[in-house]
Amino acid sequence: MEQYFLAIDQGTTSTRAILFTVDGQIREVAAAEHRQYHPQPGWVEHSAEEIWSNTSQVIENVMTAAEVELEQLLALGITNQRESVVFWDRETREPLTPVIVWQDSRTQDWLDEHSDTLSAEVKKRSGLPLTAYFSASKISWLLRHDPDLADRAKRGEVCVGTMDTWLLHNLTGGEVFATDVTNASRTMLYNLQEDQWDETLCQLFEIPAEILPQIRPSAGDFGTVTMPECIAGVKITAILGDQQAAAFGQHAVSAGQTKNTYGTGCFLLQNTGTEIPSSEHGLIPTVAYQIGDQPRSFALEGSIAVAGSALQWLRDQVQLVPDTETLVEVAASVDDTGGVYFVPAFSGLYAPYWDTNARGLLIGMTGYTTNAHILRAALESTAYQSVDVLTALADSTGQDLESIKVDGGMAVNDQLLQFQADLLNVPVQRPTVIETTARGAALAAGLGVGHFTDLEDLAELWQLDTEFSPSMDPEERAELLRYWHRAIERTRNWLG
Ligand SMILES: Nc1ncnc2c1ncn2[C@@H]1O[C@H](COP(=O)(O)OP(=O)(O)O)[C@@H](O)[C@H]1O
Ligand SMILES: O=P(O)(O)OC[C@H](O)CO
Repeated sequence: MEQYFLAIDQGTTSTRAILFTVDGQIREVAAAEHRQYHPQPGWVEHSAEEIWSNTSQVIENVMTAAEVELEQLLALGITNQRESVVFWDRETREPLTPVIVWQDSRTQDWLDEHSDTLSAEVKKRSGLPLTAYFSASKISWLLRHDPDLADRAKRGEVCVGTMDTWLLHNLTGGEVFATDVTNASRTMLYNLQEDQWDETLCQLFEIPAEILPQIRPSAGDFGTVTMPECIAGVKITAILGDQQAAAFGQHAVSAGQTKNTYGTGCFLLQNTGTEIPSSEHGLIPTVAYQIGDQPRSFALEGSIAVAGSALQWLRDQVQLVPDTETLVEVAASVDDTGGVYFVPAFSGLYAPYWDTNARGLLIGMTGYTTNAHILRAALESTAYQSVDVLTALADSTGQDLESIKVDGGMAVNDQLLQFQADLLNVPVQRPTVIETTARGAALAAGLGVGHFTDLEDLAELWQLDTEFSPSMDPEERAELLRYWHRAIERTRNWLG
């Protein structure tokens, strides 16, 4: 009887349930997209109800399609878009607010006004720069804008959490209200040294600590599923934020190993071992994973807000092309961008610039420019942004990279990965399974349930699909990057 792990990957645009064989190969996938709400400029919301109902649905769909019996399922792992938060009723589990999504920048002005009191404390305690990206100011905003919610929060009648916690509480029928260390480390309320919610930060953001979930290791006991019924009784044995899960799925689990995930945004993580890292170059210290009661493993992260979403924007809002397939074809029809640069600073610039006042820019057009040049520039912008993050990484660690493992929805694009290798002058390795986020959650669940004994068991499961070797002339590389940085400079502090 074949055995499986089930992973739920609750992402920014969709929710997937993926059934993995115990050697980390995909057996069956079911996915459902959820709506993106933009009620005001800079605001991004999801419906928690829709996310939970999609989650139940994709679980049912994957189980039906695979014709797998319940006893074949060894464990369930959850991975999720990080930082996005929602409030719900502790008893009924009815959502009380929309999900405020990580990309939402509505709280930036408030943070800027309070930066004198907040900035140093936040950096010292959570390791994070003061930006609207992380959860704390979003939770605080929801409480400040709803007095009834704030009163109920003081009485401990409500719960707040990231998507892992929302799903876990529902999957366990209200039994388990918990998150894991990786998700906690993205809230800006977690003390990185002390490995617990930070009282001072909770006070500064006026968030009662009682409404926050319990923090647990990433692989371990998260209770048992009660619904959906088709998987009732299955143990939940892993939770990881999606970028940490991708690093785990890429087996980037010991110091120096690095992955870059190209999805809606783009997120580079380098494992730094069991010491808390720091960066003077705009990268974020974050928890990479924790297996049971073993010491936590850390990473430096370079977060890029807009990657694949720039392509979606050109497709859906600018309507340059009808679908992604055409977009990829048209972008590949030209050999270069004809001097066009596209900086998709739609939510400001994240790492390594952390400039909330930057805005998007398209520059270098002439009468020769076609839609193909613009599409190609949008595709290449992800590679340029990744170079900036990797430069910051090398500056932070004093070490050059030998190679980088890549994954995510955009990593199917050979043109992008070749350009990335050329710009970085480092080999880019794509594994056979690029759904590494879900894979990481599945394999961590395998550790949590005791199917694997340690990380060594997982090393041999990673398989190379294609290695892209750098082949660009150094002078050409330098010239391309020089113009990219001139474009970046022109976006900086646009609103300031
Ligand atoms: N062939 C392709 N080339 C480049 N980008 C692509 C391609 N196919 C999909 N994408 C981009 O990949 C992104 C989706 O990646 P995915 O990892 O599924 O996203 P997420 O998990 O962040 O929701 C979309 O933004 C889409 O524009
Ligand atoms: O859902 P993704 O893949 O876009 O990832 C979102 C990140 O977790 C945000 O920090």
